[in-house]
Amino acid sequence: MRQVIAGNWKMNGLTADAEALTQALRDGLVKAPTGAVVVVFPPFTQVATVGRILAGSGIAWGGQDCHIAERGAHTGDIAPEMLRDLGATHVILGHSERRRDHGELDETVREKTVAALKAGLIPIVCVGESEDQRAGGQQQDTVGWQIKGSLPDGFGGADGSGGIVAYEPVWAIGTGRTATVEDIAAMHGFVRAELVRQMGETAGRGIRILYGGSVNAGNAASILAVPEVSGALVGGASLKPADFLTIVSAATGHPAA
Ligand SMILES: O=C(CO)COP(=O)(O)O
Repeated sequence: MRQVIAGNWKMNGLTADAEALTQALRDGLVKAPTGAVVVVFPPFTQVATVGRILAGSGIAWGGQDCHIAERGAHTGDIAPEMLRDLGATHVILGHSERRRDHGELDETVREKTVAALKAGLIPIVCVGESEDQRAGGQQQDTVGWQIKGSLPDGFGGADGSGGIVAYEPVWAIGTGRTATVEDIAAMHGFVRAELVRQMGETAGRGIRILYGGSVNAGNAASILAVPEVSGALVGGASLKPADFLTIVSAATGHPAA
């Protein structure tokens, strides 16, 4: 299974920034082709621009969220079909920043996931415990409930390739405090077991599990080598082309377990 390296730009990037970053990624991957699947997630305002630059490059793009409905009276929201219309193939759902800033609950995330799948997008559904939950030893319970609540039946399709889960411990996001490889191995093993339990053997084993939380050019190789890590969801470092390309190159030739 090819690892997925996903760049979540979050709320960053005016047109000139997005163009420069995208062009640098495109040029970089022409010079150093990768075996990994590379996907970038610009803010909505830049999806069309990024898509135009990346068309035909082999690099995919997506949105950072979508609405449950296909269209209608939902001021300020974006339908999954609108992302598809711009050539997007993926969408991030249930990121902890959306759970925090917009009060998104597991049930909402599940409904969004259903809508994204219906529109033909591959959802990357984010789960992860807070600092307090980890301090209380609640990381597995928390993530287990999030998986149960956020993933619809049939998530991933028959072979699991249609859906992705990202394990992002909240305390590791944007803090520079990466989880240890032991913690990552334990949590990814737990997520894998939960996916197999819920989705069955074939789909449960085929669903990719990305790690996210302060992944950078220096730690990517050791994180991507952890069993059951099928790629990375990268925030801050995805805004720096050289760093992101280094992370992509760390995934090359390392088929996930
Ligand atoms: O939230 C993240 C990706 O979705 C991770 O962000 P950082 O890589 O900036 O910690």
